[in-house]
Amino acid sequence: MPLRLESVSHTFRGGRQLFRDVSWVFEEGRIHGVVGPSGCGKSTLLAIVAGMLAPTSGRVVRPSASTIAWVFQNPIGVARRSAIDHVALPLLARGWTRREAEREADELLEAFGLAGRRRAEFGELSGGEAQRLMLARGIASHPTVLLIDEPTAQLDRATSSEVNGVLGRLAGRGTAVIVATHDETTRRCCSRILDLGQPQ
Ligand SMILES: Nc1ncnc2c1ncn2[C@@H]1O[C@H](COP(=O)(O)OP(=O)(O)OP(=O)(O)O)[C@@H](O)[C@H]1O
Repeated sequence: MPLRLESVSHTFRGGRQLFRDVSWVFEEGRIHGVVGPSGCGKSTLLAIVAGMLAPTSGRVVRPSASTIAWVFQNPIGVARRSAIDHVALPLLARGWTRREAEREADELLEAFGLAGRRRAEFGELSGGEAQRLMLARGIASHPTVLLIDEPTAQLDRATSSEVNGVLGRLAGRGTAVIVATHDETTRRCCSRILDLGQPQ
């Protein structure tokens, strides 16, 4: 059973209503774009999906034992650890052996165009490489839901297109991927669009 929103509305204390009666099923294996003008509540909706914020009304129905991973606007890693370590670590934490974790991590590095950067330290990666590494790491632990907040917001056009070029590789892996974005190219990578700027 996928995670779903039932008539979710949110208003911060003293603020205007951000969105009203949003109902949505985040099917697994698909990429869901959350779009709308700046300030419409995209990041707020991600926080509600993650369970970090309770909506003012409505409810979030989560599959039992669901796990959530989050990729932030700014890639965050350990400067002196290698790219492969960043992807293998969530798998080691789940009890995989190093050999299994590195095999899976190598496949993901390949899928995200980073095979040649396997041994590079995080601090040596370009902005686009670092963000692609975050996507590979986000999906590595096979979360129920992967939240991605504005993955290209901090990147220039060329680097954004590197990231947009691999976003589609997150689909079909059994995870519901949810991307908040105002980047038109990112939007086109999504299979379903939840537009918070439109009445629900
Ligand atoms: N914790 C909070 N308390 C009060 N107001 C908040 C809080 N978090 C966000 N807001 C306000 O809610 C509105 C929506 O913020 P949010 O970051 O969800 O929008 P967004 O659509 O993601 O914006 P952007 O596209 O610019 O990132 C903004 O006006 C913001 O200032």
